Amino acid sequence: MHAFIAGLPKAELHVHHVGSASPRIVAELAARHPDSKVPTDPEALVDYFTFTDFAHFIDVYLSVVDLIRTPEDVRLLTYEVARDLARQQVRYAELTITPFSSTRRGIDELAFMDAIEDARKAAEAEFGTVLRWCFDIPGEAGLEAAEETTRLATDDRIRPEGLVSFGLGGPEIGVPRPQFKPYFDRAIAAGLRSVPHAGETTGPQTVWDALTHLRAERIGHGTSSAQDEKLLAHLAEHRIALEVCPTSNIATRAVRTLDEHPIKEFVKAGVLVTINSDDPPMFGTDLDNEYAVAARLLDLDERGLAALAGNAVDASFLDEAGKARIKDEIETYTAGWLAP
Ligand SMILES: O=C(O)c1cccc(C(=O)CC[C@H]2O[C@@H](n3cnc4c(=O)[nH]cnc43)[C@H](O)[C@@H]2O)c1
Ligand SMILES: [Zn+2]
Repeated sequence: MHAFIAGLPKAELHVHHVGSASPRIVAELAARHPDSKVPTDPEALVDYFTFTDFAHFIDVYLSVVDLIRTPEDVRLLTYEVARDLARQQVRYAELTITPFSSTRRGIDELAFMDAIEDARKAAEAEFGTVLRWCFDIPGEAGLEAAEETTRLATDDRIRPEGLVSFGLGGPEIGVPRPQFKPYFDRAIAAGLRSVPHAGETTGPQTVWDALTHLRAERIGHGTSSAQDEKLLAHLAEHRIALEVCPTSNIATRAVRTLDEHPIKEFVKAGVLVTINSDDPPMFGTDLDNEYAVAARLLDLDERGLAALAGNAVDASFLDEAGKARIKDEIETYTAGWLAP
């Protein structure tokens, strides 16, 4: 099954830019910026990336954000993330980027956009992996962060060509979703799709809030949706996909064990489930491993895995021709694999 997954063409819809920095890149950036508390030794990073809870995870995450100080750091990170995705046969990825965290740390906004766009174009030309951006508001940083993120995402002189969606990340406790409605309204009016995190560390009401107030088209995590049958039925009826990230939920202690993960309930309720890696090196995983985890939890064979890969393509913001191309590739690969 591992060999099948390794060659399966895939789409990744929920993966964070800084959270995708490989141990090698984190160590390289830490060595460039020796005043940081982040270890320069990739092996010491395994301990550093062991989290006591979600708040601890965000603290560590922000210490890695602090390593990204120049447009060249941004370009290097983005290009290397694309290389890791391409290695896993990811044909298309929507990468969540938090531009506020970089601009408030002094990176010039236009230089930041140039760096990600330059890496995006190089990745497509060299690896064949198509990257698109989701700009997310770090909710805990408040309405100032919401305003700045919305400005960067909607000003035609600044917003990058690859931007397709608008998100909301960070802690949920004490950060009610409805306050972000005006910002999501502006982003949606500017043509962006709504993909907030919700129900990762709080209950199903946060998912309802994301649907009602932020007009979410997909939900980041949505784990606690399993506690509300009506919500599951609503997600299924309206084809609102969940971006499920099983290993992340264990690493941040949002869910106790993989066997207690509600992914099975989602599938049983007819919800469109997509499999994603969130912050792969920080959680000691990658997208291939998340598919292997899903295969075990859902008892899937090759056809089941191919269907799961197809869900991510269906739920993506690719155009119809792009979707058809990757779905054909998935079908051809699977048929070839299963042929006697
Ligand atoms: O950058 C700042 O100065 C800042 C100030 C206050 C709060 C924040 C944040 O909360 C940043 C959170 C950061 O975390 C990213 N992220 C990565 N993985 C996840 C996840 O599984 N769930 C929620 N957020 C996640 C998110 O994209 C934000 O960039 C920052
Ligand atoms: Zn996330």
